Amino acid sequence: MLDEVADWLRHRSWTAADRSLPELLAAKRATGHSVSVVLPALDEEATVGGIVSAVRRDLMDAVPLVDELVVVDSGSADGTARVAAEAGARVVHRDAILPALPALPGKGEVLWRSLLATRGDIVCFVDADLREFDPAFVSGIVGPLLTEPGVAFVKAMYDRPLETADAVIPAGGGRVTELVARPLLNLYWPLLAGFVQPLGGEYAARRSLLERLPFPTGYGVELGLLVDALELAGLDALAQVDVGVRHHRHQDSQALGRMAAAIQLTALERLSRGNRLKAADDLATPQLTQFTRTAAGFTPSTVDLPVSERPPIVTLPTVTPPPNITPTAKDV
Ligand SMILES: O=c1ccn([C@@H]2O[C@H](COP(=O)(O)OP(=O)(O)O)[C@@H](O)[C@H]2O)c(=O)[nH]1
Ligand SMILES: O=C(O)[C@@H](COP(=O)(O)O)O[C@H]1O[C@H](CO)[C@@H](O)[C@H](O)[C@H]1O
Repeated sequence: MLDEVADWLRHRSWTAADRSLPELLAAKRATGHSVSVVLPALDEEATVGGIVSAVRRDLMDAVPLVDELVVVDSGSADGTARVAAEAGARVVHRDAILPALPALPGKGEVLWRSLLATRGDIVCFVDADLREFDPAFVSGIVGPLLTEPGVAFVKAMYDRPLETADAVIPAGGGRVTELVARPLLNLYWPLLAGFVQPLGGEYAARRSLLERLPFPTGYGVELGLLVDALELAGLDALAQVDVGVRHHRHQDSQALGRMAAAIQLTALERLSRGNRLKAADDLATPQLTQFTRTAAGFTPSTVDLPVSERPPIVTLPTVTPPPNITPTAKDV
């Protein structure tokens, strides 16, 4: 792990409990910042209402932390829009935002358009497929943007159990994160190796930054925004907050394969731009930093990656075969 990342983990990695709600409300009054929460939603009628109700109840009606709660309907065929509206969200259909520009399918398209349908100085994205949603997901990641003027982009970090009808595998979730995104970031953007959940769908940022970033229209949006935020704002403007455990719907392997391909395309596009940020020159020893939850929080462990390769045998200089050893009398 780079020294810069180890230092970053010490001063830009928090827990939601580090900032109390009264402290956040005082900071919001002092800064005058407004806060928008955006849920991108495609066929999420089963879960969107619970998330909207919890944000409205705890962060709008009980205290004025959130000023605007918007569900952007990504073209749902179910009752997502009705359920979200009944729960208290303002619902905007993707096609009603910038109608002169025909919408493309994908999550990133919806997040990009949401900037044109909201007004908050701080924009907080929350997936609409979360279960057992805790409003601390929102207050936790919005917190640093209210109290740390130097921070512009905050990712949630959390445990991600893989929960299917048949079993629950602790820490089994985030499959594309662990198998695709984390290795990519460690190899090509090692300054981002400290992010526990680089693909997590819950993150908050200053509008002034988001409006200067390109949005990959599909599932590459999280990786693209993180890499480009690093490029534009620098590592010290990025942060992460531990908000506990994330329970969400899990897609099948075929769907995650398509997601992984989109994410790799997003990375390759940035690598081709020469956007390979490394704190030092090319790493002498490429490494991979992974995280496990311990009593102390998310604990990193770093391994060196094998880079050696042996040449084709045919390229070896002629090797004199070992002399046939004739067994002597004593050997038999
Ligand atoms: O074309 C899309 C794909 C996804 N989503 C939403 O983006 C969030 C994350 O998508 P998904 O749950 O499919 O990703 P996963 O969490 O499985 O990686 C969810 O609220 C989806 O409803 C969307 O609005 N439009
Ligand atoms: O992190 C991941 O590996 C994927 C898949 O998670 P699971 O293996 O289904 O828990 O989920 C995330 O990735 C998407 C692409 O960035 C985000 O849009 C989702 O919000 C996030 O859940």
